[in-house]
Amino acid sequence: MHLTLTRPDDWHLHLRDDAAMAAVLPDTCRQMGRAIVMPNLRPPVTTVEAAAAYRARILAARPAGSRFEPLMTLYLTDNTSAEEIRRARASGFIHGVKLYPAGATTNSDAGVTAIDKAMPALEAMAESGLPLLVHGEVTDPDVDVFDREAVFIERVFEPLVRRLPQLRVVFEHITTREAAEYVAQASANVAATITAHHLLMNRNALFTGGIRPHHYCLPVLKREQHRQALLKAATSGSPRFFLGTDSAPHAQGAKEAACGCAGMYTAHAALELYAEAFEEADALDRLEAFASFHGPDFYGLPRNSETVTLVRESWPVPASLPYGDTVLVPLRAGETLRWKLAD
Ligand SMILES: NC(=O)N[C@@H](CC(=O)O)C(=O)O
Ligand SMILES: [Zn+2]
Ligand SMILES: [Zn+2]
Repeated sequence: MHLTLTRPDDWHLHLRDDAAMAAVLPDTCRQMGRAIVMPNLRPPVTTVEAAAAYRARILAARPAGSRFEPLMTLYLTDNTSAEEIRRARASGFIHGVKLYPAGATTNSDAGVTAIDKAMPALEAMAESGLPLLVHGEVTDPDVDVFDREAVFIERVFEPLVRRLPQLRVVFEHITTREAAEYVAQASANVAATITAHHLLMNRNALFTGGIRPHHYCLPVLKREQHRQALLKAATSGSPRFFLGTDSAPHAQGAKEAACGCAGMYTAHAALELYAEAFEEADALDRLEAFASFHGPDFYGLPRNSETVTLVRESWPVPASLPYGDTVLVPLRAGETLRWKLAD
């Protein structure tokens, strides 16, 4: 049994930099035509100039013969100017601007402290059509960690969309029924990415037989009812939902620690993991639109013309993968996957 589909793109990806990037980039190049590359480096990618340099490093690190295209993003800060946004739009290689509420996730310290401070940039984005990509969690420590996404919708997302209705917004890596339902009924300027891991796991996976640091990411895994709502959204056929792995590599030691980093590595088997989720929902026929059509349509880019083929063939995921001068532990390490991308 096999499944051929238009080559997908990854609309939310962390590639890191230098040797770490060189280690993980081939996994994405094998699967994806393009990827929206997250700007949360140290220091963050806050200018068109820095994004151009980062893009050049990615292009130089591609395996020989790869035509993978990185779609760059800017990291929004309290000080991002309207002028920088206009330069980004004119660059042709920057496709979005990322809003990290300050302190919400990995390398978000330079993020936005109050939406009002980012208004000049946001207004310029609404005018120019450059999408805003949102890590949608409040950082208020009084809000329960499992509620931070749902509260973000009320406190930040809805007010922003009401204030700037022309702004194109992607609610990244949604994890709750509230977010799925909100996006499904929102205006056509609003879309969402959904990761494979949030389609495959609920929060029990954080504690199976002991604490599982490799299942910790942000937004954190939620209850089963939320996973079911995400599966429903992803397989609904709605153009508002598309593939974004949020593959977020961290060294093994940084995750297996007293204070472990947030992020799961899924780029080694991205499409295989999504296929598993869509198969569970008996919706393999909906995978192509989610993985390969809705993203480029929202971003105003052409769909890919090549195809890829998935075969129903088991293969073992290595216990670890090289990561610069260290290793990382990929999702499903040491286990068997039932779908395999054909070479
Ligand atoms: N998803 C994560 O848990 N981590 C991401 C940051 C992010 O996307 O929030 C990372 O950069 O490691
Ligand atoms: Zn995030
Ligand atoms: Zn991310």
